[in-house]
Amino acid sequence: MSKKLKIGVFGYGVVGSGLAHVLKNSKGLDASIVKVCVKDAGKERDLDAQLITTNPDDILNDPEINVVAELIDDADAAYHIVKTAMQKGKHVVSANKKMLAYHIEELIQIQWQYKVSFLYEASACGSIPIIRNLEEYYDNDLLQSVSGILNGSSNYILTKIFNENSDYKLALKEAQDLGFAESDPTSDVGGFDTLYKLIILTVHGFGLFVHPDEVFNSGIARLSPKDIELASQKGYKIRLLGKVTKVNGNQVNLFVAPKFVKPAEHAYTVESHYNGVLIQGNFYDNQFMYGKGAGAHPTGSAVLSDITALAYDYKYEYKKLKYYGGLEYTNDMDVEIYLRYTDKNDLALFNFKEISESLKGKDFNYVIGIVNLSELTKIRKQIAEKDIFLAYLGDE
Ligand SMILES: NC(=O)C1=CN([C@@H]2O[C@H](COP(=O)(O)OP(=O)(O)OC[C@H]3O[C@@H](n4cnc5c(N)ncnc54)[C@H](OP(=O)(O)O)[C@@H]3O)[C@@H](O)[C@H]2O)C=CC1
Ligand SMILES: N[C@@H](CC=O)C(=O)O
Repeated sequence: MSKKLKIGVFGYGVVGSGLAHVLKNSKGLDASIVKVCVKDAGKERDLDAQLITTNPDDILNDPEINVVAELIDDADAAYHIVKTAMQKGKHVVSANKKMLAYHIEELIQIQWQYKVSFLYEASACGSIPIIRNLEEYYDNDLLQSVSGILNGSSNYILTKIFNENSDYKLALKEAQDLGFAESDPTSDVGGFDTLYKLIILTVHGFGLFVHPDEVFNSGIARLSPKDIELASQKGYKIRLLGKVTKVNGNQVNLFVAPKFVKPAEHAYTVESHYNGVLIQGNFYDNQFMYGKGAGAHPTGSAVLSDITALAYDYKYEYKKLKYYGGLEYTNDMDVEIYLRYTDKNDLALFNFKEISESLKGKDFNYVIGIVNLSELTKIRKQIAEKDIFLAYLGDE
């Protein structure tokens, strides 16, 4: 492509403005923002008013613009923008993990059809270059699992609760005010944001497209002081984990759940809005990537890194799609969980194969035992609606 990058940006919120700031401080790149499309033209912004539009066509139909940076908080609108931009021959960078989780397979096909680049490093783990590493370095079959803390907001909240005894709602409000949380923070605390990121990492790590609705996810919204007390008594912290693992040679398993984290585990050291990704493989064992997972500048710098990569015609090769071609998704896996419930009837929802510890008290009921992930997946919506907190007790 022409090395002069003329960028049309969709969205000037936390990430869009973060990109503008980091670009201003990046002297070596011949790139400039020539138009910014937002929803509300009346908002005050640190932008030349000439750049602002509310009409997507001002970017999509401008032949001078060769790069679209899609940084909006609406996954459906983003899907149409990204698709149209590529169909019009523009290279696209995006941070939209929800859009990617639901449409990545189709968008990859469109990218190939229209021979453009489509890069989205900022969509998974903020500033950590995890997608590029899965693409370039872990491009063989040694990789066994990718797991870790993929959501900055929930980690910020859990850190505040564990370290400072903060109130959950207050910590969530801070995560929102600091620009870490999604517009609908249910995505962060319900484990959906982690799930979307895990779906993307699964495409690049294992070459498999998994529909988000097929995967078990549970979050931290029902965390109670009793859960914190019990975890602390056992010497654990609680962190929200996403994990994808290759199992039985030709299958891949995914899930998202809070985890009781032991001091020796990598996730134990990850605090505030940082993310930490543990890459486990044959022969090299464990490798750990750590960095800021949310916020304007960490995310803006990941978007800038994608834009920089466009200057040398970088494209994801999706090597694992070609390499494996035959892995399949499974959620038939036994897992050890901690289950805290309020209504004693709710226990009947769960089919424990084994129970190693349980308590039925006046205001605290819990079970620790083994359940099958496929059964948890079937009842994940019921779990989310009830006063139930569930945590994974297996390895990270
Ligand atoms: N915040 C973070 O740390 C991270 C966010 N992301 C992802 O980046 C994306 C943006 O997030 P964030 O910046 O936090 O969100 P914000 O809510 O801060 O900003 C969203 C921006 O999108 C604009 N917008 C919304 N819908 C449209 C539309 N249809 N057309 C044009 N503009 C639109 C809004 O316009 P207006 O200003 O007029 O309201 C606003 O400028 C999301 O997909 C998010 O998941 C990814 C990694 C980290
Ligand atoms: N809401 C997300 C933002 C980055 O992806 C998070 O908290 O991690």
